[in-house]
Parts: sequence; C-alpha cells; structure tokens
Amino acid sequence: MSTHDTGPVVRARGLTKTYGSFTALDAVDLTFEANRIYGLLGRNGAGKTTAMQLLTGQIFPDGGTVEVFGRTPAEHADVLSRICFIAESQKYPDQFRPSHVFASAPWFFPNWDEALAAELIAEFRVPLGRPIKKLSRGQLSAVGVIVGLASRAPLTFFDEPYLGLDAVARATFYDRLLADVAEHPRTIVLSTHLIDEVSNLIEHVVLVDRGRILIDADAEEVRGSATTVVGTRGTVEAFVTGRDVIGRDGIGGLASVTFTGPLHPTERREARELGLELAPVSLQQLVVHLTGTEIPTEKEVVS
Ligand SMILES: Nc1ncnc2c1ncn2[C@@H]1O[C@H](COP(=O)(O)OP(=O)(O)OP(=O)(O)O)[C@@H](O)[C@H]1O
Repeated sequence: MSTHDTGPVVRARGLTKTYGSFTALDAVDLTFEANRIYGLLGRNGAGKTTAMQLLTGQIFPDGGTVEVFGRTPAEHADVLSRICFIAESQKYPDQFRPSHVFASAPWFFPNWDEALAAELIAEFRVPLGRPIKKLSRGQLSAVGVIVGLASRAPLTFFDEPYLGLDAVARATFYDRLLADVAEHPRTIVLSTHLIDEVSNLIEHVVLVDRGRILIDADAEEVRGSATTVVGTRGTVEAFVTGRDVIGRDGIGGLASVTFTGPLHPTERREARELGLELAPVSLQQLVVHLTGTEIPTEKEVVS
C-alpha cells in the first residue's frame, strides 16, 4: 500500500478526447471512490467506452489528466495490475479456448480466485475446450464476465460485456457481482443500456451525453430527483409552472409532465386535492428524458 491509496481510485480532470474534428469527450471531470459500484450510462456514441479506455490507459487524452490509484495508468505497471477491463468485443489470440483464457488470467490479476472462476464456469455453462471463435455470443460474454468477477481487481470495468447474455445469465451475473463485492469490496464501473436491470445495483450514476457529463450523483439521490404528474392539461400545466420540466406528453385533455427537483409534502397534498397523480420516475425514464429529443412545449403537445 502506498500513500496514494488514501485518495479516490480514479480522478480525471478536464479529460478530452478528439478524433479529427470530432470531440468524443469534452473536458470531463470524474472521481470514483473506493469500493463503490458506478453506473456509466448514456446513449450509443455518448463517450462511455472512450472514457473507460482513457481511464485504463488504452488510449491517451488530448487534454486533461487522469490519475488511477494516484498515478497515470499507462505509465505504471502496478496500477495496470489492479485494473480489469472487460469489453463487449474482447479479442483473444486465434487458437485460444476458454480454458486458455482462465489459465492465463492469474498472470494478469494477482487477486484471481480459481475456485470462484470454476463455480462461475459451471453456472454459465462455458464449454472450456471449444475454440473461442466457435462460441456463441452469450458464451463469449460469459467468458468476459467470469474473468471480470474472478479477477477481483480493485478497479473493474464492465463495458457492456453482458449484452450477449440471456436474461437468466444476466440475473446470475448481477447476483454474483453483488454477493462477491459485499465479501470483497472493490470499485466496479458498469456501462450499460439496460438501466432498469442494473438500477438497484448501482450506487452512483454517471450519465454521459455527447461527450459531457449530465449527471454525476448518488443513485439514491437521482432516483428521487424527478416526478411525473398526470391529470387534466390545465391543472397539470398550472402545477408545473416554474418547475424544471424535462418531458411532456399527452393525449386529448390529459397531460403527463415530468419535472426535476424536490417536492414538498404540502405540494404533494395540493396535487392530490387537485386530482393529479404523482409518480416517481425510474432511472431509465430519467435517462430517456434527459438524453432524448428536445422537450416539446405545451403547445406542441396539444397540436
Ligand atoms: N477511433 C475512433 N475514431 C473516430 N471516432 C471514434 C473513434 N472511437 C470512438 N469514436 C466516436 O466517439 C464517440 C464516442 O464513442 P464511444 O465508443 O465512447 O461511445 P459509447 O458511449 O461507448 O457508445 P455505445 O453505447 O454505442 O458503445 C462516437 O461518436 C464514436 O463514433
């Protein structure tokens, strides 16, 4: 352990990545604390993979700084040995079989747990002797997920590797992840589109959109941060006047408007008395509202 271990696990400031004239990541600040589960969320092309590649030293920033365990990741082998990055389309040597992947994993990951890997191999039904090239998409995803879990790396990134998994296998992954992290605390970063599925897993939300951070907050805080109010149009519009509206929908005389910000108990009572229905907004709905198309005005919804 060094003195660097007392600070955050990841600290990025002004992180910028450009591809030609396109800015994939635009002056992003990120801080990941030890032993938390982070959800890196955002639409296709938002910049999630780019951010993870920068944090793991696979690509270099055009601006800003990255420190992982207090050091620049690419230049320090001891830092890299504490990072596990599982990508959706992991590449393996041509002749590799899953047995080779699991046999070589301990060379890269000092905390590798052989027994856990064996359990997961059985649970995910990975055919150990089949050439990697012949595996189904789900089986290939399972190989990645097993490496990510059994590596027990202090900082583990899962870049949507579980997309190929069926619903049962995904549930297994989520359960195993939670159980193992409870026993062996470490920092996990999950990037995913399946927000509802992971919303109970995530402790901290980082929402990326077009290379910028839209939300960087405690998941609990984010979950309670938006409300949808439904009722007759005039009443709903009067109720949301002056609020930060992030979504509008409606049909005929009915309106459904989503807004962010706290709601006082007296305002809740007032809504009930006005015959309005209030519903909390799920993390997934919130992300859709914040990263979707522009919010229509009341007039556009009516017409
Ligand atoms: N090597 C590259 N050259 C040019 N553009 C790139 C390159 N790598 C990424 N980009 C662009 O940068 C943007 C961010 O890509 P990134 O892969 O980080 O998105 P993402 O949030 O991971 O998306 P997805 O959810 O679809 O995987 C995209 O518009 C992508 O096309």
